[in-house]
Amino acid sequence: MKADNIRKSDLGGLSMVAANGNENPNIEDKHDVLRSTQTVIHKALEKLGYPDEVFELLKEPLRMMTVKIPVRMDDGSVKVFTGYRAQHNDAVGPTKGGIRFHPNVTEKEVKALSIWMSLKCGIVDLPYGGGKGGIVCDPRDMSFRELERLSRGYVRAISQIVGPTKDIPAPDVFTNSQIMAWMMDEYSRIDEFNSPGFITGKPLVLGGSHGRESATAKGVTICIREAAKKKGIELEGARVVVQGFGNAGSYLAKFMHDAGAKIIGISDAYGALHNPDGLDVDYLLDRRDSFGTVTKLFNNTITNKELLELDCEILVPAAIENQITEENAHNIRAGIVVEAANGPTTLEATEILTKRGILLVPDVLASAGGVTVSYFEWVQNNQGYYWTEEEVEDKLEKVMVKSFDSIYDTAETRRVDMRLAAYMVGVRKMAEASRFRGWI
Ligand SMILES: NC(=O)C1=CN([C@@H]2O[C@H](COP(=O)(O)OP(=O)(O)OC[C@H]3O[C@@H](n4cnc5c(N)ncnc54)[C@H](O)[C@@H]3O)[C@@H](O)[C@H]2O)C=CC1
Ligand SMILES: O=C(O)CCC(=O)C(=O)O
Repeated sequence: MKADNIRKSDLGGLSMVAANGNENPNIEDKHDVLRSTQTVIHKALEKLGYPDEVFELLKEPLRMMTVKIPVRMDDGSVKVFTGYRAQHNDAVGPTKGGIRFHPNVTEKEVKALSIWMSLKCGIVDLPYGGGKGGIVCDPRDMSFRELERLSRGYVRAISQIVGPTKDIPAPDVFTNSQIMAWMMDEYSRIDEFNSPGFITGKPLVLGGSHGRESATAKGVTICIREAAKKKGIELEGARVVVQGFGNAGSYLAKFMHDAGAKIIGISDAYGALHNPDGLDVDYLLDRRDSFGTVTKLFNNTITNKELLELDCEILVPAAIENQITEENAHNIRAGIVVEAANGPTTLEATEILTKRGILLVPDVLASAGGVTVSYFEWVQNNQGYYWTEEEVEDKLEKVMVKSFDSIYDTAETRRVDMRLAAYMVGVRKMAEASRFRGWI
């Protein structure tokens, strides 16, 4: 059966019936990131002429592990946390992707995040498939030692399916190099070998790579620069708004500030700051905490919703999913939206922004700098020979520019938006690898 004959029911009833069986999908269903990514994969495969079985293979992860992690809390009680690890497709190579610690982590979200990782790895041409992990927890309410016990417990729980040649985790929302270090240590104990290649985003002294901490933002900065050239926007003096002030958002604000742009708005989970004359980025960087929180220090804040609608040239969502929806897409005033976050714009909003002539650089391209330098870290760990920061930056620059160009050209020649173009580029390698392996 051809891709254009794929039944609507194969997409989980994307058009009419929600996953919960409702005829009228509620807002949560409409913003179901797994179903949205399946819709675009379906379209991409259709455009590329792949048969139905390719969609059947790629619409869900090959493997999904749910684990219970008992953790002794500091007060002596035991709390049992739920964790997930999804491995989307390992036809190309081991799976790769971050681990998220967040109270709103769900199984569906982790599945979608693993699919996005496969697409990213295809886009920047890494020898990986996509994986992703998550633990339902709020690290902001946990002590240092509780976090250590949770991180080690998670690795023990998933140890059978991960490893340097199977599935290689990394940081994501509310996880950092310290958590990667505990996880690497725990895995090394289980493996009875020092195994730096088990995980990336480690501290430099444990085999981390130069440039990994800032890599996601560096990749986004390169995409902004390339997109600005296409739109004839001068970066010097351009007004930039960044949602999220964590790993991705804070480095991004710094890089854009250093490039001469004016950062007029930033936000965190608690609110947003706005100054039309430009915020003092260095001061904010100095004052933010390890969870990317800074707005609590100020009284005159605005909301995240107001932030997204500020008048600016460049808008960078760098926090969480479903921030630009059909409700606010008409009010976005930026000329370019570059997605540092995974899944910040719904499909309806993508359509609205594209129709309005706003250039949207999608997550699977824009945020691929992180996994690219993670790959460099893994290569360095495997060969035991380490590169300078300049070498890493030079290689990242080449990868990102090439990937941006290939997706921009695909969008132009196939007359599709950048998101669909990115999916078309990203899905091809894993589809071909699955075919050569004889899976489809
Ligand atoms: N860290 C990495 O290497 C990569 C991260 N990403 C994506 O970038 C996004 C941000 O990740 P990181 O910067 O690593 O996380 P982080 O944990 O360092 O920072 C997250 C930021 O988002 C804010 N935030 C959380 N919930 C929010 C909400 N409901 N509304 C507004 N802001 C909120 C936090 O306050 C914080 O400022 C995520 O979508 C992540 O998946 C993508 C590629 C790689
Ligand atoms: O660095 C990595 O391996 C994965 C980063 C990640 O989780 C992401 O790109 O969403």
